[in-house]
Amino acid sequence: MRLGGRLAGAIEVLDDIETRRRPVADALKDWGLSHRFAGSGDRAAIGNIVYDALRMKLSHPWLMGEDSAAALGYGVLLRQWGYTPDSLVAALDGDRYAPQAPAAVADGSLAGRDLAEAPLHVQADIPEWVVAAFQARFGDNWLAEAQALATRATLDLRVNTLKASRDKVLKALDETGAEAADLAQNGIRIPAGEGPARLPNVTASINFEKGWFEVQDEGSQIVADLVEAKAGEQLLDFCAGGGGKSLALAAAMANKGQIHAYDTDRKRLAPIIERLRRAGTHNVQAHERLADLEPFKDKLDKVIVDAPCTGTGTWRRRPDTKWRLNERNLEERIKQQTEALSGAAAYVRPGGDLLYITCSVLPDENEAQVASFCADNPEFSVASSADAVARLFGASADRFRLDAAGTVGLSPALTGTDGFFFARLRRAG
Ligand SMILES: C[S@@+](CC[C@H](N)C(=O)[O-])C[C@H]1O[C@@H](n2cnc3c(N)ncnc32)[C@H](O)[C@@H]1O
Repeated sequence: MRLGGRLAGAIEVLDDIETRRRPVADALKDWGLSHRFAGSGDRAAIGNIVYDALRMKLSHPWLMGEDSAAALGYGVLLRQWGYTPDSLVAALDGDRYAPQAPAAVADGSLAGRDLAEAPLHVQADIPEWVVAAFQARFGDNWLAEAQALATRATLDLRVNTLKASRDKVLKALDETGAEAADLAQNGIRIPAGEGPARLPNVTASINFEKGWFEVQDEGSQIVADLVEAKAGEQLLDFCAGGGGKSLALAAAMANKGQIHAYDTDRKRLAPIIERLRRAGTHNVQAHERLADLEPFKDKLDKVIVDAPCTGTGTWRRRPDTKWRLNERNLEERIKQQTEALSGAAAYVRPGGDLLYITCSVLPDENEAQVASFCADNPEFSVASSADAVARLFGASADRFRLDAAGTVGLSPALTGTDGFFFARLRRAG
C-alpha cells in the first residue's frame, strides 16, 4: 500500500473508534481482518497513525478547524511525521486511495493558524478537567510535561542480571538500535522510531525465552531500584499484578531472601508463574489468598504497594486511556489506593518500610494520598529518598523531582520515562 491507502485505512479506524466507542486494539484488529491484502508493514503504519492521532486528539482538530477523523490523520502526517503541505501533496499525488484532505489543508489556511491561540488544554492535549492537577504538580513547566506525554515512548527492557549482563543483551540486540539506558542500572532502550517504523518484536527472540531480559519501562525499573531491596530481606509485593516489580526486586536480591507476591485479581497474578520460570527466579512465592499472608503480619522488612491508579504517567503508551479518564474513575482509584495502603501496612515490621508507587502524575493519587495515609496511621512517616537517588543516580540525580519530604517524581520531560511517583513510608521502630 502507498501512503494514501494507509492514511485512508487509519482514518477508517479512527472513525470506528470515535463513532462506535471501540477499543483501539479491537478496531485495528478488525480492520486487518477485513483488509487481508494489507501486509504487516501496512498494518504497523496504520497503527502508528492511529496511536499518534490519539496522542494529539485535541490539537490536530483545532488547527484543522474541523473535528473529523481526516483532520486527525492529516494532522499526524503534517505535525508528527515531518511532512510539509508540499511534500504531502507530492507523496499523495496520483494515489487514487488518498482520502480527501480537510479544507484547511486543501486551501492552505492551515499555515495561518497558531496553536498558541488555542485553549490551554488543547495546546496540552489533555482533558480540560485535568489541567489544574497538572499545574499543581508541575508548576510553570506543566504544558511541556503534558506535551511530552503526547510523544511516542521508547521500548525499554530490563536486563535480568540472574541470567545475563547488559553488555551481553546489548550485543544480542545490536540490530535493533538498542543502547544502555541513561538512568536505570540494568536498563536498555530501543528508540521509538519515526513515521511508519515498526518496533522490533524482541519478545519473539530466543534470548527473551531464555530469560535474559524483560520488557519494562525505565521508570518502572527506576522505582524498583529505589526500593533498594537487599539480598536476604523478607518482602511483600502487595499489588503484584503480572509481577513486573517482583521480578526486578528478585534479581536485585540475587535470588536470596523471600518475596511474597499477592494481588486481589487472580487473573492478573497468574502469568507471574511463567515469567518467574523464564527468569530463573527462585525467591518469589505467589499467593492467591489474602489469608496466606496472615503469618507475615508485623514481620516484613519491606512492603511494596504498586497501587492501582489512573495511569496518567503512561499516556504516551496508552493514549486512548487519556480520553476515557473521568473524575469518577479518579475517585475510584483513590479509594482503591487507600484500601491497598491500609491493607498492606499491616505486614510491615516495626522499623520497616512501606513503599508506595503509582504510574500517575496526579497529586491526589500521590502526595495527597501519602499525606492522608500518614495522618491516619501516625506510626508511619515519609523517609526521604534523596540519599537513595544520589547514591543510585549520581550526576543524574538532579533530573529527578524530589519534594521537600523526599518523595520522588519521574516524568517524560524530566527523566525521559513514563510518569511515576515513589514514596518510602517508614514505620516507627
Ligand atoms: C499497577 S498494577 C500492578 C503492576 C505490577 N506491580 C507490575 O509491576 O507489573 C496494580 C495492581 O493492584 C491490584 N490491586 C488493586 N487493589 C488491590 C488491593 N486492595 N490489594 C491488592 N492488590 C490490589 C490490581 O489488581 C492490579 O493488578
